[in-house]
Amino acid sequence: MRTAYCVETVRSAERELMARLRDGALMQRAAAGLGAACAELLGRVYGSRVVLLVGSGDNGGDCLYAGARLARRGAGVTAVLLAPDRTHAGGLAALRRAGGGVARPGTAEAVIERADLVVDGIVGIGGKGGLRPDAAALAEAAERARAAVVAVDLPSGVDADTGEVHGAAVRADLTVTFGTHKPGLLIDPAREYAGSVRLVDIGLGPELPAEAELEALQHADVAALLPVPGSESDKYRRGVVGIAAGSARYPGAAVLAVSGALRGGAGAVRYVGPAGDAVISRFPETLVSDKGPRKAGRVQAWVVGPGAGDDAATVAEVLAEDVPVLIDADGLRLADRDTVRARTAPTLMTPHAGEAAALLGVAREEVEGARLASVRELAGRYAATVLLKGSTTLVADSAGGPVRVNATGTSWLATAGSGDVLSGLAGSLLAAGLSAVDAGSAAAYLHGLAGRFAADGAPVGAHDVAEAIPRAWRDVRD
Ligand SMILES: NC(=O)C1=CN([C@@H]2O[C@H](COP(=O)(O)OP(=O)(O)OC[C@H]3O[C@@H](n4cnc5c(N)ncnc54)[C@H](O)[C@@H]3O)[C@@H](O)[C@H]2O)[C@@H](O)CC1
Ligand SMILES: Nc1ncnc2c1ncn2[C@@H]1O[C@H](COP(=O)(O)OP(=O)(O)O)[C@@H](O)[C@H]1O
Ligand SMILES: [K+]
Repeated sequence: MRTAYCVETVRSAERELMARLRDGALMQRAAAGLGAACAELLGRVYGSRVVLLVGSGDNGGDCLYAGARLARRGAGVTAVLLAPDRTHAGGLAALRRAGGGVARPGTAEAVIERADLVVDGIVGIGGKGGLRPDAAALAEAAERARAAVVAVDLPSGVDADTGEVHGAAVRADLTVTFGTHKPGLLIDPAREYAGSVRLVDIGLGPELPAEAELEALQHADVAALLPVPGSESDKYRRGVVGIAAGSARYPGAAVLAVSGALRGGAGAVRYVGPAGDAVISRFPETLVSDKGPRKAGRVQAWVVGPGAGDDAATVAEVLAEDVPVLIDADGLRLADRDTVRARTAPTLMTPHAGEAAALLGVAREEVEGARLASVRELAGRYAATVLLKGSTTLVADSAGGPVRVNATGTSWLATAGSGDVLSGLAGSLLAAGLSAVDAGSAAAYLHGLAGRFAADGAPVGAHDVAEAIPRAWRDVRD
């Protein structure tokens, strides 16, 4: 499991650790990791031109000490100081001792333009709001330059706790972060600014609380969650997932939801709705019922909404069932909030940003810019688990606990119907007995991986994604 902690938590862990260490020890650990990462990226350090963008806090200090290390190995290192009179004194002295220098006023742009490597130490976890104009100008100059850009702890200008970006921010090829990931490094839009992320151990681990603010599942975590039949299993014990989806107008949504559900680990898939013929002709193993959800027979979890059109009655009927329910697509619009809030069995809602925006009564861009706040707000309003889809998918539970983030996907997944496949897959995992948070995050993980396998650099249809789910499943369990 990859975990991320908010600034306040990091600060208090750092205080605990620093109390036991000699002054400056943590910064030296950070600078050593940063210097090594920069050297690796440069390949040949000797003779390279390195420019340090140095703000007035400890982030600038890390940057200066790492610059000193590179200078000792023969790099030409120049520091651009944002606030010369408030620069980290020890770091600057170390840089000078190692042979590095400071850019003359007015030469920053020209120096950056000639650099092989730019190291961004403008601001780290002490950043407040969008970058100030002088800092923003440096971020923009770094983006224009041909140099590789390494961000110290965080790309300057991104919000460490939320992943929001207000105005200009540094675009890094690599971010070297210290002690723990910060939520902003894992959530878009900030994640995109971070490039690849390397975590440097500075000994903070034991000081961090057991429960993180954000979690990203990895292969082993997903493998431990996935249901695997044993010798005592039969189709009912494995779980039956009910799909109430599709309409005369959108029969395909039903087929795609079923295609995901068949690959999700439930023992049987039951379908109710007007697209039974389309479903059965594509997937003859589906148990098709022409009665409503209540009379369809045994079901351990329902998926309702994909392609449902305006069929509010079916949504209401499903929500009245005392089993886990996943609500997607049209179902999100048709579900009554108080009914959802009153449910005692788990509810998992799976909006994309546009659907979430409609439920929250805000613009889509607002949700895309503030994913973490949006998913938490929706979960609270509906007293449910909410999975917010997108380039980074977030899963939040109204009961609190770590928010899960998933980034296994690929932008090729932005194709009609791929969300229907996800809803079937997640519903199947719910039927197999996973909690709403686990079902949602494991499904997003598999779905993203399946999308990667299916696409492999070329456009795909949603059915290709469904067909690649078994490969993703095997990859995870290998
Ligand atoms: N305390 C320690 O021993 C350690 C600190 N670490 C480093 O220290 C950093 C935190 O240092 P600080 O607490 O000094 O804070 P930062 O250096 O992150 O930022 C504070 C400085 O940035 C300026 N600033 C804030 N918002 C700004 C904005 N929007 N535009 C422009 N400038 C802005 C402030 O005026 C202040 O001078 C971490 O990110 C990490 O890089 C690491 O070395 C680990 C150990
Ligand atoms: N840029 C992207 N990068 C990664 N995954 C994406 C991206 N855009 C969309 N996705 C994923 O693709 C799926 C699309 O779902 P959705 O928007 O509901 O599509 P539809 O309604 O057509 O089924 C979601 O799982 C979402 O997370
Ligand atoms: K930085």
